[in-house]
Amino acid sequence: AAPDAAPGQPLTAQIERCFDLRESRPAEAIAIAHAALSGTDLPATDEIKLQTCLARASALTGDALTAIDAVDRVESLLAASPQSPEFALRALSNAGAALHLAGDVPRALALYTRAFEAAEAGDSDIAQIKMLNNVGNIHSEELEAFDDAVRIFTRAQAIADKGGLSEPILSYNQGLNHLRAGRKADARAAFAVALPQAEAIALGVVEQRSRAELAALDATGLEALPALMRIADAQRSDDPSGAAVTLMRMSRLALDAGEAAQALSHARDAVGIARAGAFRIEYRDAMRAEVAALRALGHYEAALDVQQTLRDVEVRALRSQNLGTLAGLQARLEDRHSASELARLHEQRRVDTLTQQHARRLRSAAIAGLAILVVLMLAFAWYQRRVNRRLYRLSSVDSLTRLLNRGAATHALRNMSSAAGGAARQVVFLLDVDYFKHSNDQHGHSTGDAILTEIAARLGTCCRPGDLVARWGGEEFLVACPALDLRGASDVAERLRAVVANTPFAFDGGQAALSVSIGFACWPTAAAAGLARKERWREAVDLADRALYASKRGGRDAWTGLWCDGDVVDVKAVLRDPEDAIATGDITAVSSRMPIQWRSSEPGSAAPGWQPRGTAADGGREPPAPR
Ligand SMILES: Nc1nc2c(ncn2[C@@H]2O[C@H](COP(=O)(O)OP(=O)(O)OP(=O)(O)O)[C@@H](O)[C@H]2O)c(=O)[nH]1
Repeated sequence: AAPDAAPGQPLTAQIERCFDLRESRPAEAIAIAHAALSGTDLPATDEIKLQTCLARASALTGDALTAIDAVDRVESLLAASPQSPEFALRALSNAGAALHLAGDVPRALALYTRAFEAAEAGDSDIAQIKMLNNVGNIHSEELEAFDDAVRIFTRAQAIADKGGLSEPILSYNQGLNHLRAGRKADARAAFAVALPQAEAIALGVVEQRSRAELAALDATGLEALPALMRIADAQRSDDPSGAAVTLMRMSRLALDAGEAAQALSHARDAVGIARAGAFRIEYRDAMRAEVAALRALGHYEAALDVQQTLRDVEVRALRSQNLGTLAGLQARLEDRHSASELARLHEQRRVDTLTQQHARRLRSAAIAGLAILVVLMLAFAWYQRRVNRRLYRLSSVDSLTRLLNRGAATHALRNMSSAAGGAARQVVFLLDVDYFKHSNDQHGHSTGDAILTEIAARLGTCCRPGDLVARWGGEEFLVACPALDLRGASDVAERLRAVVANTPFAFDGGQAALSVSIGFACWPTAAAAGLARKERWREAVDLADRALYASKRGGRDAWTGLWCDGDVVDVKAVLRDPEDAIATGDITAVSSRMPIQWRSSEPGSAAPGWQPRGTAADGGREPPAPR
């Protein structure tokens, strides 16, 4: 049917018509609202009114999306053009009711709360009570926050009492709240308050409802059902949602009395009324009553079907409720998601940075550790070398004269490189201080030490860099030169002799004239000699010792040399009888003091008084000649 208020009618008439029809003929109200809203340059107040009407009517027809859109528009208009508290209160209250009906409970609650604030600002007790009543209902019906609901209704009641207002609806709703919470006695008390109040002000709806509730609460068995049916019938026209509630109470009573079929009948009656009136809560509760009755009857399939419908209704309600908040929810979720993603990335970056720092520190520590280790190892190697050198020096150097000792000299002789070719040979000189025992006796042992040190120094002055100068024994020295011919060897021998004999030795309290006796020999004595290559120097030392003995025999302060030119020398034979070897030309002898005294003065001995050094005392030597 065409709406009564055509677009051509004045706007105020259209608005009024919309509000008139919104409950009874919501579809028409919607058409009027759309037509009026299509006009241009609508004043904000008029558009707000039309949108609230549209919201309410749309919610009643089950068009939750249009209802929510209309409420969105109302909110943005209120924000853009602030209105008086009274106007805001009406707009918010209507918008909240529309959303409540559409099932967007949280937003309805928010709008009611704002409406309550507007009522407070406008100092309107009735409006405050109405809003608190709505808020209390939501807490009780939707949120099952029964204790909160009790507090809210009590607060509303206090405002009413203070203003001297009679509001039986508050007690009635409080009673319903107690009933939902299972507190039957409290519920009964509340309904008992509501009933006379409603009667007193002739508020038929609340009166009937309270009466029905009290009858249901007081009933035992089925006896209350006729009375309740009368109430329900009376409610059908004036208060269809109340009729649905009464029929549900009857259904419960019948079920409790074991009359499941009757219970089902009342429940279905209630479902029909609630569905027709789009009473969301009553529809939901009536279907629950129907499911209970069907179960009691054993009609499980049918119970499941109703349960499924109930579920669909609730899902639809939830969905429409969610639609309003979906965008915000989505944004919040995305926000939260991106925030957590961001936090995760931050954390990851922090962990990466820490890991890198840690790795860098570890690397630096490892490099530093390695460097320290290398330095320590180098230092240790250097220290070890120093220690070894020192040990070697200690073990190879004579502590008194600072010359190589006998062990080190032996090692050096073994490794002395071969003489150059031609007549050149490696030559070893053995030197023995003459009458040193006497010198010790005369000047003291420490002076003897000093003299030995001085002799060592003087011998060094006669040698070239590659020569070896060593302390061979107590007062014996050894000099070895790598390449000398006989003439050169004789010159060295003479220099060695002269450097000791030509300059007296000065010491505290006097001086002493000393001399050395020298014997020298060359090696290798023969290529085919049986000794290992590195041991051939020993033959030369024996021959030099033999020559030294001759120097001593000859009167000391002299040198004697044995020189092998030929290939084969029987060293032992030479040692035994040098004169014979010389006579046969096997060996050449030279001396600073001729003739050479090879033999001892004692007759009958091949080499009397002579034994190689280190084997026995030189018993054949003459007694010292004091100087
Ligand atoms: N002060 C001192 N005396 C030493 C050292 N080594 C050996 N002597 C002494 O040198 C003396 C060597 O004496 P002998 O072997 O009898 O020979 P000599 O007195 O030199 O007589 P000839 O060798 O026959 O000329 C001994 O009295 C040793 O004690 C030393 O390091 N310091």
